[in-house]
Amino acid sequence: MDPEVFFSLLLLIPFFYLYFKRIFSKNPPLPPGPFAWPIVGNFFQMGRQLHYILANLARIHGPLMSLRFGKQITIIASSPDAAREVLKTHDRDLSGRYIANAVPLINPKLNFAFGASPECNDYWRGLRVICKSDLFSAKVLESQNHIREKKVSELVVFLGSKEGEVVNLGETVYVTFSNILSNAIFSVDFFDFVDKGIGKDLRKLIVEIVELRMIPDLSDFYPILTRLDFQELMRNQDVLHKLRDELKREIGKEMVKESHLAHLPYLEACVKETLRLYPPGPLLLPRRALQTCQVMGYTIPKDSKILVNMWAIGRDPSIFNDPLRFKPERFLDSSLDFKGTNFAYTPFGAGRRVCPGQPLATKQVPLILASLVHSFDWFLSGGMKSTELDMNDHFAITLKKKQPLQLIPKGRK
Ligand code: HEM
Repeated sequence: MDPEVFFSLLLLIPFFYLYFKRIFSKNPPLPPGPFAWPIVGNFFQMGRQLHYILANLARIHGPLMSLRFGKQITIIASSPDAAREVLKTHDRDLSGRYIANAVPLINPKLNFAFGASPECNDYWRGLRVICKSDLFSAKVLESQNHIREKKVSELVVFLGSKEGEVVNLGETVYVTFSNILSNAIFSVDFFDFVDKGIGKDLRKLIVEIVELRMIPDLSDFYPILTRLDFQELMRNQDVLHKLRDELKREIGKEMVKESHLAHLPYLEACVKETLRLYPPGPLLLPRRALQTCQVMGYTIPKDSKILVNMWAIGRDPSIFNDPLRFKPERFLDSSLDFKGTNFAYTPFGAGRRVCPGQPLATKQVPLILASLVHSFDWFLSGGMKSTELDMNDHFAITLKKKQPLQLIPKGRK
């Protein structure tokens, strides 16, 4: 045989192998997805706005979709049914954490970080028990409400001293969130408002890690919280007024306390609506298939990376009426909560790897938001109008605003 023909046939062998393997395999196929090029796979279809790109692809390929990047298969769930299959029905098989290969190379210790624990092993289980019983149980949180109230009143005093000046709200609130946690665990402030606290270097490290798109450690979740700002409230002045009315009615001129929160349904609805439109983890945290399993009639091979596009689900018009509008009222008569049992709304994830910090987050986020709205009038810097606010996102592990919210506080009488 002519050597050229021989070598051409030799090159075709891998393609025939893959073709026949697929035809004769007893397993159902992979979930559908866009055409993947040899070696690079779907790499060139991706981009910085991953949550957005994946939502568009899911419209074409369906709620359970597969992508390829070299050897790596990535599965994306983009509907409540698909999310339920991943987070509940197949929770055990899909409960690994996907760790990018670069992570242990940059810092091997990161592989042992809590959220990055590759499997639900004894080490991980021990940390979850500490979270559940020693850090975030209802009893412990109740016993620490004075810490949260004190830290929030320090925030209010600091902002009062900045009256008339431009403040980066995310950065400032970050200090309060961090100190609430550091005081609960170590009885000490990690940060101060002028960036000279003992945690100054830790803060830089956290930002670097998040920017590198690594799996975050427990403390890396602080930045998530700072993005829960009230940008939408500034754009929707009618919502802001309704919230103020509720606070005035229930609290009068007092400082907001945690005991008030149960009587502030509109505040709770505002927090829920913010997390629907801007879930800080738009694709939750990447999971990994611990073994091959079959989901919705498709095969998910072992070691696939699994993403749940909570951002897309929160903006699906078949689930939420007028989904792009910031309308807290939709949560007033709704049974949707943060428990992770309704897969149309699970900003804290669900199943074994559900966010352990949720009980703390759902106390401190409304407390801070209410205090900021109740204690100050807020003005945009440079005479900007609220309709001119840049609402674009920047996606690392967490969803951030591309332009941080810069506001000028003025104390309310
Ligand atoms: C608004 C605030 C927060 C949001 C929206 C949020 C969201 C999430 C999400 C979506 C996950 C992944 C869940 C999954 O894979 O199903 C997660 C995991 C996690 N969160 Fe949060 N989180 C918040 C606050 C916190 C806080 C305050 C802490 C701790 C102080 C925390 C600690 C963690 C940890 C350690 C994990 C990894 C759990 C594991 O892999 O077992 N989070 N969070």
